[in-house]
Amino acid sequence: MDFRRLPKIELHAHLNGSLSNANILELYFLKYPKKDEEINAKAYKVEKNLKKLTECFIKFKYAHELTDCPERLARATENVIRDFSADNVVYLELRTTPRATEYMTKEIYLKTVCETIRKCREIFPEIIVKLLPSIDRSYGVKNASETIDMIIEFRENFPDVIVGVDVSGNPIGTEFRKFRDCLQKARNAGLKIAVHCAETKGTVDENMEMLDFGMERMGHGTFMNESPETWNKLLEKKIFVECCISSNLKCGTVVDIDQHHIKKLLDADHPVGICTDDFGVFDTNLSREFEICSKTFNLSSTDIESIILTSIEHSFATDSEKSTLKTLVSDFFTETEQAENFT
Ligand SMILES: CNc1ncnc2c1ncn2[C@@H]1O[C@H](COP(=O)(O)O)[C@@H](O)[C@H]1O
Ligand SMILES: [Zn+2]
Repeated sequence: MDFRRLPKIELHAHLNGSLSNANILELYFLKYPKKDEEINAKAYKVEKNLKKLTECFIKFKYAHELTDCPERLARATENVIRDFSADNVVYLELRTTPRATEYMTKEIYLKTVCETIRKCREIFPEIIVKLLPSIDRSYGVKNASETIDMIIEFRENFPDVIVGVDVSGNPIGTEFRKFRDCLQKARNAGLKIAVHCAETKGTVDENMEMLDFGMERMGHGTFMNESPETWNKLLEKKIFVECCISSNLKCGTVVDIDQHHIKKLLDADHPVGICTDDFGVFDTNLSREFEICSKTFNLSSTDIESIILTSIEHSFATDSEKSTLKTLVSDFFTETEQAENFT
């Protein structure tokens, strides 16, 4: 199967982690037009061989330094949407953490991304893009609470763009339970919730708290099977898991691809999707993630179709968008099957 031709759904992609090297270089020269030292520019390029989850949080700082004003943030967003569209992603839920910088407030950050997403509908009509503003756990509860209030307010003006909230950031050293109240506020306001869960080992209590709180979708869920209680509760609650294979391998949270939890989840007939997380940092794209997964676990074309249709079902798209996307994907598989039968 030609995975590039496959119409794909991306439900877990962080904006600043999805800057390709070309995008990073373009932003670098926009920020430092007078500096033509290639060495400096290269230093911004993302190294491919990360070893630990904590190392990748250092990498985001490079991107953050370049997306610190509305102009470059808009350019970065447009480039990321272009890259996903070029990979034949037909529906994208982008996530990003609104941050105040020397050149903009958190409000301007969010407004810039929302407006760029709208503008891109004309430039890249083949892809539908929505936004999940993120809460970075490492920024603390006060910041999270302010961000949630801002997101709720912004959704009034951007109901076609903002569909939910993501909880991410370095999980080490922060407690999920402290964020529950503000997340509940987001939920009461009708926002969908996606939470990064069980990315590191030894967080069984927190995983249980997250499952009890509930969420529409879970990012990673790598160590959910560390305890039978959390594993069974996950299956019982049927929470869709956004699986990011290269991300987990490169962060060292999954050591061997054969052992990736997506296999166990698929065997349990649990809803999962295939996602990139940070394709710039992990040097991948969604087509490649499908190819890796399909080859490793010997997935049939029916399995792949079902993974994509499940992603559509669990996306935060409107009912009419879901139905259009499902038709597009089903037609692709019918046509591919027919073409293959004739050859
Ligand atoms: C690898 N696993 C991960 N685990 C947790 N959080 C992650 C992440 N990958 C990315 N992020 C979150 O996304 C931010 C970068 O994009 P934005 O600046 O928001 O667009 C990171 O700073 C981190 O908070
Ligand atoms: Zn993530």
